[in-house]
Amino acid sequence: MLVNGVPWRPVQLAGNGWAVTIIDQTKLPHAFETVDLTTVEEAAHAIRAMLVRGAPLIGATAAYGVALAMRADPSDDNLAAAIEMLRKTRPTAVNLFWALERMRAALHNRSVEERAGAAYAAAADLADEDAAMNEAIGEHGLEIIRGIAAKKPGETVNILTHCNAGWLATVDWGTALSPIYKAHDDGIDVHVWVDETRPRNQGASLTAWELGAHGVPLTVVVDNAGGHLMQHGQVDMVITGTDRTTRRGDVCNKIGTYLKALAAKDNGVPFYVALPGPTIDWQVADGVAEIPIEERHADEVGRISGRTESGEIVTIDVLPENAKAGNPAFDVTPARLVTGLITERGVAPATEEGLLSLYPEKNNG
Ligand SMILES: CSC[C@H]1O[C@H](OP(=O)(O)O)[C@H](O)[C@@H]1O
Repeated sequence: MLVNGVPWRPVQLAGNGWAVTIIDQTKLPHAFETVDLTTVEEAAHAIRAMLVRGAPLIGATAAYGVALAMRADPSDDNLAAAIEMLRKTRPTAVNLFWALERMRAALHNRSVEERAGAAYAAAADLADEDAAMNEAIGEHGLEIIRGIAAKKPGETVNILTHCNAGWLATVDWGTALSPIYKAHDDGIDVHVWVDETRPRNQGASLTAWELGAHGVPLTVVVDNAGGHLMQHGQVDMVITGTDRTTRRGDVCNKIGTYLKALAAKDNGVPFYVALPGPTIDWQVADGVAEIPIEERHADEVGRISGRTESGEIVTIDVLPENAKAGNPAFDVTPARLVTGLITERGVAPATEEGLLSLYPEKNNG
């Protein structure tokens, strides 16, 4: 996407041709800063500390992390060590594990002399494929938004989204936001309710920033406002991303997504989830029982960062001394609450049959 007229990806090859430039998302919205990663350890830290986040972007950054490792030491032992280090960064987004397996498969039979070049090429291919898949998601999701707009001619299509599943969560376009960008660019009058998404405020800090930069009308709301808005007919559809979707259509996404899906069901609001194929975990059926939910540090709940009137970035405590805080980072929305899954291959019901109709190669009988 463009940032002040300059094309950017949240992860890209640096100008020197081997380091990896990332946008430091912990600094947004108050500062646009980039970091050049030069080692696999730095790539692992960037994922763990959420300088980069979002399932597809985590996978793409890990892929480049393997390339950095191969540039330093292309041995079998270092390939295995790099993959293991990156696997341990975050447990929920399946794209991380898919990307690392893809890099292993691309490299394990290559000679040590070829490995670094092959790793950078494989990481670049994976990144370009992600961007293309997300643009295709946008085209398929656009048709849904177009259908809603047709039922309310001359009126605004109000869409609620949770967390950040925009271009900042992927290599480009985003997943949940890709149809919104396509609809806005197509001249459809869309407005987005942006859940702030406590505790890390990916909605308030990232979604609001990227939609605003693209000129998409938006209103940031607290996480608990969504049900009220739906009750009062102010939401025409909900669209979110996902970090791992099971073969039967259960959706693991940022904490709070499940509650939005319950409110949507109760109010007859369509609830769509946008995802590229690598976000589907075909080995898992029951998301609630089987998907590991990341528990992040309690300080993310107990502290909040912001900019003072003088422009200083500060972090303050928001809990009583010694108050205990819990911080599960994701929840699972059962398929029964999902209206449809918007993928790069089309839109499917949230069922195993629906997903296999789009990905027949995954049908192992
Ligand atoms: C397109 S995946 C976006 C997905 O990732 C976010 O999690 P996090 O910011 O912790 O990496 C959130 O679940 C988004 O929906």
